[in-house]
Amino acid sequence: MPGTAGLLAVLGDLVEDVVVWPSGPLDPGTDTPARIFRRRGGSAANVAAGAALLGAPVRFLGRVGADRTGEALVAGLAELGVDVRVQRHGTTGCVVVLVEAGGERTMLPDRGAAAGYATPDPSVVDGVTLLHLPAYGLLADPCAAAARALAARVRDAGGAISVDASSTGVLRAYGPRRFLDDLAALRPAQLFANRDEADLLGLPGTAPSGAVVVVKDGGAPAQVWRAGSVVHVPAEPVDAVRDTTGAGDAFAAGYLTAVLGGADPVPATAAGHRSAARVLAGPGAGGG
Ligand SMILES: Nc1ncnc2c1ncn2[C@@H]1O[C@H](COP(=O)(O)OP(=O)(O)OP(=O)(O)O)[C@@H](O)[C@H]1O
Ligand SMILES: O=C(O)C(=O)C[C@H](O)[C@H](O)CO
Repeated sequence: MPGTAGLLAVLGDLVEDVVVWPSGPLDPGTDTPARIFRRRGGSAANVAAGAALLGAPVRFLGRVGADRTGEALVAGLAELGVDVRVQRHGTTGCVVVLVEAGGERTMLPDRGAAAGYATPDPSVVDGVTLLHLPAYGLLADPCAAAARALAARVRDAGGAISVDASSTGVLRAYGPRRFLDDLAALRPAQLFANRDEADLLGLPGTAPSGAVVVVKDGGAPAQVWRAGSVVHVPAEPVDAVRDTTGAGDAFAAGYLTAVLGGADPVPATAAGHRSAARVLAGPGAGGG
C-alpha cells in the first residue's frame, strides 16, 4: 500500500471451509436441504487474504497437505499477492461451518496438516515488522513452539506481535489462565478478542502490559483499550447479516493494514469495521 514500509506476516491455518446454509432448523435423523459453499478458510489465511486485498504487503506461514486441495489453496492465496511460505505434509485441513438464520455460525474444525506446522528456518520472518498470530495456532505444539520461536525473532528485530483470542471454545479447553501466561511470554503489542473471549479471559485487565486491546462486539461499538483508558468505536451499519464467518478475521485484516500504514488504534479500528462489514453479506470468510 502507498507509503507502507512494513511487512505483515500471518502464521496459522490455511484450510478448506465447507460452509453450510441449512434451509431451516436441523432435524436430527432426517434430511435438511442446504446450500453448501466450498471456500478458502483458516483464520490466518483469511487475515492474509483480507490484508492483501487492501493493499498490504503480506507473507503467509503455515502448513497444508501434500494434496490437490492444498495446492489450490496456496495458488489462490498467491494470486492475491500474498508471499506464501508453506510446509506440505499429510492432508489439508477442513472446517465445516454451519450457519444458522441470522448469520451465527458453529464450526467443526479438523485442522489436519495445519496443526503440524513445525519450526522453520527462522529467516522466514526476516523483514517482518508485524507478526499476527490467531490463537488457534498457539495452543499445541509443534505449531505453538514454532510461533513462539518466530515471534521472538520478529521482536528481536524490532517488529511487533499481534494475537487474536480466536474462540472461547478452544480457550476454555486449553485453560484461560494458561493462555494468559503464554500471552505474557509472547509480549504482543496488539490483542483482539470478541466480547465472550474478553469476558472469559478477564480482558482488558489481564492483558500483557503495553498491549492495545481491541474488544469487538458484533454490530455494537468496539472498545479500544490503551493504558487503562477506553475509546468506543461504532461498527458500520449493515442492512442484512447473512453469514458472520470470518468477520473477526476481516476486522483484523483491516486493522492491521491500517496500522502498517501508520494509523493509530482508533482509526485502525474504524478500518477494521469497514473491512468486516464487507464479508457479512455473503457465504464464508470473503477475501477472494
Ligand atoms: N451485526 C453487525 N453489524 C455490523 N458489523 C458487524 C456485525 N456483526 C459483526 N460485525 C463486524 O464484525 C466484527 C467482528 O465481529 P464479532 O464481534 O462477532 O467478532 P468475532 O467473534 O471475532 O467474529 P467471527 O464471527 O468472525 O468469529 C465486528 O467488530 C464488526 O466490525
Ligand atoms: O468465523 C470465524 O471466527 C473464523 O475465524 C473463520 C474461520 O476461522 C475459518 O474460516 C475457519 O476455517
